[in-house]
Amino acid sequence: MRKLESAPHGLHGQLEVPGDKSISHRALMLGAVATGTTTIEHWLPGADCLHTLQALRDVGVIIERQGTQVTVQGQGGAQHFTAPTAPLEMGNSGTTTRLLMGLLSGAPFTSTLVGDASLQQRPMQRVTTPLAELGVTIDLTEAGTLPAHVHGGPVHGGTVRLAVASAQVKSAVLLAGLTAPEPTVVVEKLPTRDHTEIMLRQFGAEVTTAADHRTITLQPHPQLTGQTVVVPGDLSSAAFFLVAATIVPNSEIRLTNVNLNPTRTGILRVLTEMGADVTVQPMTSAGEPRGDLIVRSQQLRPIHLTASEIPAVIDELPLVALLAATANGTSTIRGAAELRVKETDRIAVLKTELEKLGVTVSEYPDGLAITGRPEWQPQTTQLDSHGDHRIGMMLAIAALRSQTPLTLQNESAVAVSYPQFFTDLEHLREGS
Ligand SMILES: O=C(O)C1=C[C@@H](OP(=O)(O)O)[C@@H](O)[C@H](O)C1
Ligand SMILES: C=C(OP(=O)(O)O)C(=O)O
Repeated sequence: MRKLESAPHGLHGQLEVPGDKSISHRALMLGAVATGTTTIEHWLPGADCLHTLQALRDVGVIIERQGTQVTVQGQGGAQHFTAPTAPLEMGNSGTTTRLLMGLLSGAPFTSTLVGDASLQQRPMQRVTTPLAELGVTIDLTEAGTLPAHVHGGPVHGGTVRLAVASAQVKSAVLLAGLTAPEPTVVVEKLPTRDHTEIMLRQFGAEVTTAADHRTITLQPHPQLTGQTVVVPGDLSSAAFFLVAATIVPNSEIRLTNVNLNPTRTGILRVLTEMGADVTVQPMTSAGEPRGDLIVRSQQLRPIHLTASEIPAVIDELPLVALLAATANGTSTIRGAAELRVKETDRIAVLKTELEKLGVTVSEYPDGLAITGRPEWQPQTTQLDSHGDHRIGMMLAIAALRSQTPLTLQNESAVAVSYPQFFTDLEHLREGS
């Protein structure tokens, strides 16, 4: 259990957040199937990415890591991976699991994927159904969950229409398509984060995205060549401090070198629409856009989010709920049923934890309505991450403006995506 700090003098100073989680996973995977060496800088050493790293080592990929610098010796394709001697451990990571199902489709052996109690509850048919359309067989439990047995072998191309808006599923299909002799076409329901497409292009693949942003085509037999990947800061991690500096009075902070890929910047649009004071200073860079963010505290107005806006802010919805809890009036988040199948049922958990703070919350099957108030009246002092990293960090940010001392149970979950979160938060708290 951790005692949470308040920030009566606000947050101040400058910070570079750790590398982007989505990009860190992908750099390892593309490095593993490319020809030659890939060097990754500012890689995220979070538990999820460490599971990707270990799983790739377990199929014979040589990877060296010193802190945030990683070197991957490419195998020249999943066909050259070697069979693991034990089940591959996915830990808590949905991205590791779903992307590896795609990558391992082209390997010449069967691999078994296992995960922790949370991951074992999460739906996997969303990946196995589209991969089956490319000729891949993956066995799951009757409930459609882990453990998964991925029967690697020949993969064929084709056009796959996805039933859920998920970058993980899109990426799994594209990674499977790397060994197909025909083009692979993915049609998404809504545009989702496009880090896989950007990085495939960087490694030498021919990937085109149609004007609708939903139809992606991978040409067969790409010659992937090892690259240097400089991972930008994770906007999903920066978002905790963007929100903190907005809702804690007398704050002003600068976050440097943050990823500003437009498929991820929903939280910036939400903040702007709610009346926050955020300045974006873009940098010129090839590939993934990046820049600095400056934010000062501000009183907010409510917001109403609907389905088409959800993918670009999916992992920040716990923070949107917190912003709403401070705004003047009732906000709604709808079309976000995906929240129910993340590390926890984030809709149910947000209601439980925000109600503990004295905030009025109602639940929909696909979202929440939250009525903000300038001062909360906590009903208890004990908050709980429920083992979900993003819930734990959001609650630590909420505590910054609490008048009542609060504690957090299951705080170690933050290591999944942001091991140094509490140190970085302290840096900004002491910056005043
Ligand atoms: O592709 C990725 O790296 C991710 C995609 C998102 O999941 P879905 O694509 O399943 O929504 C997101 O929630 C997750 O944290 C990372
Ligand atoms: C949903 C998340 O990750 P994953 O699906 O990789 O477990 C997340 O980081 O919020």
